[in-house]
Amino acid sequence: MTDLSSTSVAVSLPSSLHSLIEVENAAVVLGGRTIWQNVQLTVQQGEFLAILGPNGAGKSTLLKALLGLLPLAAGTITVLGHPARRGNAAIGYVPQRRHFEADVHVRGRSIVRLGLDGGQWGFPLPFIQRRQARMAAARVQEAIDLVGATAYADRSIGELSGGEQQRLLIAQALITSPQILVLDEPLDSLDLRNQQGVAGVIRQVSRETGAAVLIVAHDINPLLAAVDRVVYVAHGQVEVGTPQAVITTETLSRLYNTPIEVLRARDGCIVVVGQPEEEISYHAHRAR
Ligand SMILES: Nc1ncnc2c1ncn2[C@@H]1O[C@H](COP(=O)(O)OP(=O)(O)OP(=O)(O)O)[C@@H](O)[C@H]1O
Repeated sequence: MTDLSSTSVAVSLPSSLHSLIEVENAAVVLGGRTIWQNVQLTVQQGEFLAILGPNGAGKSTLLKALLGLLPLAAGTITVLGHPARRGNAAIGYVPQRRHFEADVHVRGRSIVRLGLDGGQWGFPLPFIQRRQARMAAARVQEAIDLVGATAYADRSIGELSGGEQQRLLIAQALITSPQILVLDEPLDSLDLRNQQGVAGVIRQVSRETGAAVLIVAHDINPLLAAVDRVVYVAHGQVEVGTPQAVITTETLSRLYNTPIEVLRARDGCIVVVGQPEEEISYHAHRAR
């Protein structure tokens, strides 16, 4: 059951940063195939990490391993000092490709509230139920405020735009005050303005709550203003570092095992040429 003793969604920041996630020499094998191996990754409080790479490289697999949904073939993953485990309330998760059709007539606010153990909270005594309900409502409102969704939270989720739905799903993931926020392609199918808007909301939430963010994306473009490090997954290898260190001709050519050229424009934009998946992709890079 969710602890509602505090109505605050925010996570207090300690005086010094500490590791929330430690991945040591991890490997995952699915269907007899090694998806990735030798993964080393440490995630600090408040960090914003983008997980990049071509289709099928193993980005979602990495998130699932962090969530304890997949066994490791080798190595360890430690989350907040304990082995990664299923159902960890310290992790808020926005899964891939969740979209509500127009005929879904559930208020946005109700969708957010489902984050409180799927609405399973409550006690048998009426006066405690009322108190719990008030606290839950306050928690829901705080999460809605955090993502800037107050104006449309009482409308049917099915009639909201993709960006509005995405903000409410992020609010749902924030409801348990997670110390880690994990999002699988939350910018997928949004237009550029909404991609930047949702990315900005996630960055803002991370700053306000101290939550670490791991976000899977195909396009680094709308994220580079916010991102601290990238986790690049390709051909069974995982490279971790700042965008300036990882999105380079040398590193991407090595990861893809084919010549890749990374060009940097005077305005800070990065252009990547020659990725097998797509011939040219643009990575806008803004100095941070
Ligand atoms: N249960 C499974 N059994 C066998 N192979 C699997 C299983 N689940 C996933 N895979 C394979 O593992 C690989 C990595 O999948 P994953 O979903 O992590 O890729 P991804 O990088 O997130 O891709 P995308 O960008 O297309 O979402 C894919 O080749 C996929 O087919």
